[in-house]
Amino acid sequence: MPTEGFAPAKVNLALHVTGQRADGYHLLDSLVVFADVGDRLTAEAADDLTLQVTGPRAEGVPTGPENLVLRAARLLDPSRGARLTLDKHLPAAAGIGGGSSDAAAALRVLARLWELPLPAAEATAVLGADVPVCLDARPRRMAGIGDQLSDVPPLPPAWLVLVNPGVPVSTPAVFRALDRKDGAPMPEVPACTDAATFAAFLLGLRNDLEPPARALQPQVSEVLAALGAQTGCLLARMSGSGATCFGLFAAEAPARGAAAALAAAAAGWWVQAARMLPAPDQETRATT
Ligand SMILES: C[C@](O)(CO)[C@H](O)COP(=O)(O)OP(=O)(O)OC[C@H]1O[C@@H](n2ccc(N)nc2=O)[C@H](O)[C@@H]1O
Ligand SMILES: Nc1ncnc2c1ncn2[C@@H]1O[C@H](COP(=O)(O)OP(=O)(O)OP(=O)(O)O)[C@@H](O)[C@H]1O
Repeated sequence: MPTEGFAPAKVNLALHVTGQRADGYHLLDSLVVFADVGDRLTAEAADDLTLQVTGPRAEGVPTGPENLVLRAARLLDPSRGARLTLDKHLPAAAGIGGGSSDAAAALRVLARLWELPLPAAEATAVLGADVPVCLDARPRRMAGIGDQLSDVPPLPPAWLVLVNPGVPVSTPAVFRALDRKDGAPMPEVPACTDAATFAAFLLGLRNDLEPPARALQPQVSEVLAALGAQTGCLLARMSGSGATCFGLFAAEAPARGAAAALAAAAAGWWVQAARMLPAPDQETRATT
């Protein structure tokens, strides 16, 4: 019986860069949520550890030991085998944590298959700064280099339209191009019951990686302008180090309308309307 897991897209609704460590890694303060679009991972019992990558976004994803799914498996247990299939739907190097979310899904799925405990979130940061937050995919405030996680008050129901212009953006290059690394942290996240109030709060925050990403990859600006022009878009911002941007919408119908309009206007863009996932205690759902 194969074990299956979902690797949802991670979205940084805001990302403030607040400092830099001696080893070069940046200190962040970020509000992270997840969307109900993502990759799927299947694991079956086997003697050797193998990985097959399938699906619409498989091209260019490494299949060797550098794939984060295999690195996660080796972190969990360096000696066990499994036959893994990664069905790739998220664009890679896109700021929505594709590889990190896959690694977290691999840890969840293989911990079940091999009947092992999940590692502590902080211990998974060796796989990537976004892996700890992806391990338990719920809205979180993320600080440190990505390893300090705290819960946020319940967020209102909302929809996201994710748009990637089809150009990869290198995370280290974006961090290197940052002018200032001493931004103020985010204010406390308030409890909001409706998307418009939540968007008004988010408008006072920022993604500090957006200006350097726009300079490196001007298509980010085109995507932001196109998203911001859609009816019902409450906020348009870049996620992570880009190039994927999101629009925040109060409901499914305007989000789907915007996604259809954007997909028709720009043939090479990856466009997805997705529900923002609530915390599991707000609504029963399966993340594994
Ligand atoms: C920008 C974010 O997506 C925000 O969620 C993440 O911080 C990046 O997470 P990630 O892709 O898992 O990052 P990693 O693979 O650990 O790091 C890629 C590179 O980004 C830079 N990096 C990453 C995280 C961080 N807090 N400071 C950094 O300076 C480093 O140059 C690092 O070599
Ligand atoms: N399972 C995987 N899926 C996608 N990319 C992977 C995977 N494993 C390793 N990689 C490598 O990791 C690099 C970064 O891809 P990823 O999708 O994690 O993007 P990212 O934009 O850095 O994510 P983040 O939002 O965490 O910054 C890719 O260029 C790819 O070579």
